[in-house]
Amino acid sequence: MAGPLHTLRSGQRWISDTEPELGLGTVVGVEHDRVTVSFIASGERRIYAVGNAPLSRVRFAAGDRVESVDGWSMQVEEVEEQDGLLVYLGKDADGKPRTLEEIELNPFLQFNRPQDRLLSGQIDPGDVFRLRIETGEKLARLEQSPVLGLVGPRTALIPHQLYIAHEVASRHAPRVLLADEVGLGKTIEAGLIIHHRVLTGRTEKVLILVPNMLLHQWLVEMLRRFNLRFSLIGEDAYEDAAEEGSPFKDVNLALSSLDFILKDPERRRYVLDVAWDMVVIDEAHHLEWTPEKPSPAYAFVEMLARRTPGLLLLTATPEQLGKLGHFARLRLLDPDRFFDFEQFRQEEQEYTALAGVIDKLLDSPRLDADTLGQLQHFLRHDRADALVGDLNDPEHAAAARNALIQLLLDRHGTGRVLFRNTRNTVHGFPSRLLHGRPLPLPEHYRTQKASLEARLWPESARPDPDWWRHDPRVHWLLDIAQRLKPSRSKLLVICHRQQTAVDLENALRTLGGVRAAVFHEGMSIIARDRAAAWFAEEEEGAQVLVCSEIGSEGRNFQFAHHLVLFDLPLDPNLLEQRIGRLDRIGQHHSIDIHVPYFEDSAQEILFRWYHEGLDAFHRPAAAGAAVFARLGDELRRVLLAPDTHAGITLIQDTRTLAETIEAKLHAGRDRLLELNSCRPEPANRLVEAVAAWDRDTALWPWLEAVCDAYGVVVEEHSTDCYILRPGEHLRVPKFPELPEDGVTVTLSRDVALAREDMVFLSWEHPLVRGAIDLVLNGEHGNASLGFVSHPALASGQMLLETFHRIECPAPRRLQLFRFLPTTQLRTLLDHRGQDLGRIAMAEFDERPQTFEPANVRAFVRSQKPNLEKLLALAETRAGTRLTEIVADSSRRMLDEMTNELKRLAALRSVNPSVRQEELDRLKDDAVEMHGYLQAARLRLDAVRLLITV
Ligand SMILES: Nc1ncnc2c1ncn2[C@@H]1O[C@H](COP(=O)(O)OP(=O)(O)OP(=O)(O)O)[C@@H](O)[C@H]1O
Repeated sequence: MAGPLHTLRSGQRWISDTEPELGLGTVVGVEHDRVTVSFIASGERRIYAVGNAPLSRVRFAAGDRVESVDGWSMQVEEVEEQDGLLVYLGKDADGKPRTLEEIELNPFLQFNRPQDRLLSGQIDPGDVFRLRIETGEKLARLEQSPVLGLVGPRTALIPHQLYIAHEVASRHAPRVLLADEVGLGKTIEAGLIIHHRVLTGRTEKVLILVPNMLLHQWLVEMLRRFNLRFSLIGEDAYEDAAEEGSPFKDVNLALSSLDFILKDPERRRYVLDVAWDMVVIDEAHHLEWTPEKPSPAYAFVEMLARRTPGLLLLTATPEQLGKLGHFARLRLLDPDRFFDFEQFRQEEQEYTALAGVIDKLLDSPRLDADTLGQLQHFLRHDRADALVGDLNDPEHAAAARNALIQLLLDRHGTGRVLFRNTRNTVHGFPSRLLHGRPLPLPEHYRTQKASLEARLWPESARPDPDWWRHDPRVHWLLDIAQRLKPSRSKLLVICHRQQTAVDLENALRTLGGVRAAVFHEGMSIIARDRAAAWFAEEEEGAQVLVCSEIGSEGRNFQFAHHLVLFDLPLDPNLLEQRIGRLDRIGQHHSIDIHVPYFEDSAQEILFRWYHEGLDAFHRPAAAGAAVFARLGDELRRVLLAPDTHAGITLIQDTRTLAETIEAKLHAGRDRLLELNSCRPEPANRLVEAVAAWDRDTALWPWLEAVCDAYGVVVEEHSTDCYILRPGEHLRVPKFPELPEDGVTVTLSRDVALAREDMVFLSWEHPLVRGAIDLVLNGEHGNASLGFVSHPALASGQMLLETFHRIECPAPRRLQLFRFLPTTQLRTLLDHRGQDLGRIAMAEFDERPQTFEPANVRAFVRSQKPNLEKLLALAETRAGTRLTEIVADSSRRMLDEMTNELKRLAALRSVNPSVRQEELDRLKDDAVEMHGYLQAARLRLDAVRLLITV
């Protein structure tokens, strides 16, 4: 590009070697050995002495693409010179011949390509160059990791969660019911899945719908654990955006509540108008359905489910509204597979036999005749004879066994769509200690004709607003609170009614000066979150939080381990929901459950029914919902007319029924769920793979080097913890995700879990990802000069080292990087063009030397023709490798897609739940990916001139 300064003319285009960021300059005057250059892009003007102006002439060559000031571009074919000014001849994008005078070149052209920078002598330090290369290598490694998307979240590595996240997130369209028992981490699983999908570009627009009182908890959980910034769309956001139309349309990650949306037909329409990639519905057991009369909430979710590829439904108590309710949710997920309730019930009858066959397939190398008969019976409509035949073929038996298990689970169980882990399979939960406290029934609560409500929640039936002054349970509660005060133990109190909660808080304060907060569905979201936060505060916080029944659903209170059930709910699912507030992952103590009840009353019977009949205080009662469905009416009858004998009989019947149902569930449904919901070996492999990334010590030195190169100041904080701050000489206007006043980070997962005020840095954190982009996409470090020695090379030689990157732009949803990851192609040539690629970068002994920029420029100019030849040769060499790599990527892509297609086609022939659309989509994806791969191109990413010493 450089040219002789004595031919300077107005209208010529030059760039400044010392200030290339000024852009393309235009000579606007040459007078008295002075040249004036105007840089239109930056609005600057410079006057130089002609003799030593640090300028390089911009001269494009055949093959270059140039852009006109009017925005059209052309490929140069010829360059002519007229009166000292260049004229480019070539063709535009439509193949039309064009002529462009250099004065018409776009002034905003950037000269940041490595070859331009090298040839104009813009040299970066060697360490910045090496950082760039290392960053490319790191990115390539990350992109190929099987746990990509699961490394960054601030979560403990819990096998069943990683298993589910990995299994679900890698599906084409994840549609599942996450139904782990209360507190086992469904929110975390949903977060992991969303994080994985968003990071890998497979999902962009996500809508989470949760009950009002969980909005804030979800918002915070998504941000602090997953760095996912959801927009809360409630009344406020709605009012702000209402004037401009839908508040949902411009946000990618939206969090709202179903109640809020259902209130207004316009809101429903706004939500349905958006093409969400994934919808998540928490506490999905509230969606009521019967074939004749779906609830408005169900009907709305059904419409949403039909038009959205991804759907996650979360509930800890899938059968809370009975079997029909459970079926209704499966039907939302996969209406083709679950279309007939009666058929579903019949299938359930066969779960025990099904689980037996699967266990045999898992355990024994050969099936006995009986089992084989049962297997064939199950598969009678499934056209799976070939697979069954393969069981006798040693070479194919293992694969056939796996395929058959998958088929049985999917086709005859709820395999593909339902995940449920229980405390039986996920170990390590603390024990629960029950402290039942019988109290004499006060006279004023004693009535013959009381309703069920009045018997279970007697304060509700009395007009006395000061009932708490005369209720022995309140004095007992005060006593517990006083006893726990010295040990600073927190106490969560749950009662059935909102008004009871309000009155209890008042009573605790008035009668005992206890620092208590209240939390119920009638409070605003802000007031509720404030109450929960005050309760969570360690030093100055409330000692007691009083919650109403549904006020506490889904909340995290595991920092407390004393629970008072001031009364009992009339549904085992609700009881489990209550205990689940404390019995959650993260609970480190055994849980003390305190239950007061009035002697010889309905309360005592209910207490004993739960305790002796279902054993529901000590562990989640697996059969609770089913027993309640069968004996609920009888229970109500006995409670209405409390009688010890009838009570004892009911409790015995309950125990017998619960034991029978549990044994059956254990052998049938639960076994199937267990088989499907977490396979220990792959789950442990995932844990190990993420742990290996955690142990990878390369992140910090790399990030420190980036900080150093870009002017971010680093201070040590403590082991594995640092403070990062924008320095005074920050090289970029804003370093990604780095706040003005800095941030404290940790590289340790354990520290991050304990210290939420610190950012957990991993290769997947937005700050690190932003830093990777910064290094790879900016020009910094893309041209360098180094002095090196190597035993095989004589001194005084010039070598050229190039790194080409393969560019293959394609829609992110295709995840093309699975087959063509970020790839750097290194070429090392000596000055005659001999290939020295066998010498690795690390083999050079680097000899840092300082040099004068002017000397470097002069040297590069003198070598320009040879360097251009070497650059062209390097590109040809890299091009040969590109052809091989693309062919290999295409082959791998086609192999994988064909296998997946075959698997789905085989499944579809026996399983209507696999939709044709899913197969068609796969085929289209394969064709599309092939097209993109064929269009892959090389781009020179970095170049280094080496001088041997
Ligand atoms: N992997 C994990 N690392 C750290 N904390 C976790 C992890 N999994 C779960 N937790 C914590 O355990 C608690 C329960 O998890 P979560 O809220 O996801 O459970 P859930 O199954 O959705 O509960 P519920 O049934 O009450 O809705 C939460 O406080 C959550 O932050």
